[in-house]
Amino acid sequence: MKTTYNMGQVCLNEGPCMPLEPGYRDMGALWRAKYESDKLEKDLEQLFQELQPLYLNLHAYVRRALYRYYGPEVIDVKGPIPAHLLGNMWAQSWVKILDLVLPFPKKPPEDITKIMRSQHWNPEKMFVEAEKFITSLGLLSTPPDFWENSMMERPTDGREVECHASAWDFYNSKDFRIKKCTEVTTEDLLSIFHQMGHIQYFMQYKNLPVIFRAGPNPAFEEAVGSVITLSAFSHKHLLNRGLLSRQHQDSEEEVNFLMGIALDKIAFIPFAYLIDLYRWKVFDGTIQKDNYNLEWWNLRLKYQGLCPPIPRTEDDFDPGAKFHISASVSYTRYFLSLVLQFQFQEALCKASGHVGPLHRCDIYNSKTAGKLLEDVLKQGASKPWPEILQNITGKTKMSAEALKTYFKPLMNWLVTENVRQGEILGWPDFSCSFEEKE
Ligand SMILES: O=C(CCC(O)(O)[C@H](Cc1ccccc1)NC(=O)c1ccccc1)N[C@@H](Cc1ccccc1)C(=O)O
Ligand SMILES: [Zn+2]
Repeated sequence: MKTTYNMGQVCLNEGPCMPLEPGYRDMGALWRAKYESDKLEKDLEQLFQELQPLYLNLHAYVRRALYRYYGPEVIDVKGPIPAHLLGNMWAQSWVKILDLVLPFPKKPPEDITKIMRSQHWNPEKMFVEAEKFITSLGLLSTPPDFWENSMMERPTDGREVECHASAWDFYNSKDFRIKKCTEVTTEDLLSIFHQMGHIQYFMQYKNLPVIFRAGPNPAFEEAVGSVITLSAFSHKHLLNRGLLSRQHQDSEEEVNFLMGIALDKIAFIPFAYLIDLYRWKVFDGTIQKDNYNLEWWNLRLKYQGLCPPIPRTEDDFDPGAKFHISASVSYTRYFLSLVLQFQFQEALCKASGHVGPLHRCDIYNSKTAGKLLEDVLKQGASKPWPEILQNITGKTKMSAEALKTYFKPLMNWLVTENVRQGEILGWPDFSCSFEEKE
């Protein structure tokens, strides 16, 4: 009966027969449909190719630094990097090894986590700080219920909770919540800004028909909080908020600063790209069950230039160790958010009257920038995303130009440094053979 139901079709005198339930070919097709583009995969590939030079130069530079620290028996300067040396469970952000790869080690950046702790910050203060930034733009503040109903710390009553941070809209135009097991760290302050971006979107579109209470595509939802962190973590803003004490940055300190941001944002590019490349192939059957783990590490090698820490077999299922894969949350949204957040930042900085390098921009207190952002958020999913993108940036196309502009000073330094070291970009020694290195 189910098969009969699922295969049911209506055939008229002309035109193709129509299925009763206009089913998508597979889950990948359903996920991609949210971007309303018949050339999404081509556009993603093109953006990835455009960003490759940034990643390859960062990868080569970090590999050299790890070689200096761990030696030739661990690191092959023409090969992939062992994933467990990059300071993150998924090697998706390398910011934890900034001290190891700092371009100018004599000018280490101040440790914001240490400063937060010395100033006795607690999770609530971190949420208040994010709220202050957002309301300084003339955007909405959260209702009392938000502070009542959110879970801002891991419960101490023994309840086992899902600690991966998330923001929730209860679609009653007044109940909005964040669930996060907050620790007093820089990483968690960044994450709180990201979550508060989701909450601001919920509040801005709360009077729209429910069907429109979303971003025009999932990447817009992810970009809002992230664009705010670009200003909130600028040297200018951290100084203004008393989280840094050194007045200015000389050009070497500026390269160190940009390296810190690059270890988060540029390292993330191939990771964010490959997650759904992998899953689309699983959904459409290109990747079969008995190769799930092998194909995962093939993509991790091909796109991120990483090796697993130890040999892997099909008894392991490493993709499942990433929240979004076990929770079936699509990931293309984060790859596109990476491009969008810099396009948004460029537009908001221009609106705020910022002059000078993009990485020095802080839109804090700019009501003009806030208005530009508000006009986007208020529209929710009520218009096709190219139209909404045009409202804020003047263009209807996603472009990696703004991201490249932001990192230009670092790229100049990296290319010079890699040429000086005679680095090979990429990993022509592509084997992850473990015996050789022992
Ligand atoms: O997963 C997140 C943050 C969580 C979230 O805010 O994106 C969350 C993910 C989630 C959790 C449970 C169910 C569905 C999605 N998304 C939201 O809370 C959310 C999503 C859509 C609308 C409103 C809120 N970030 C990604 C990527 C990322 C983003 C930013 C910085 C670093 C890394 C990661 O950690 O790998
Ligand atoms: Zn998010």
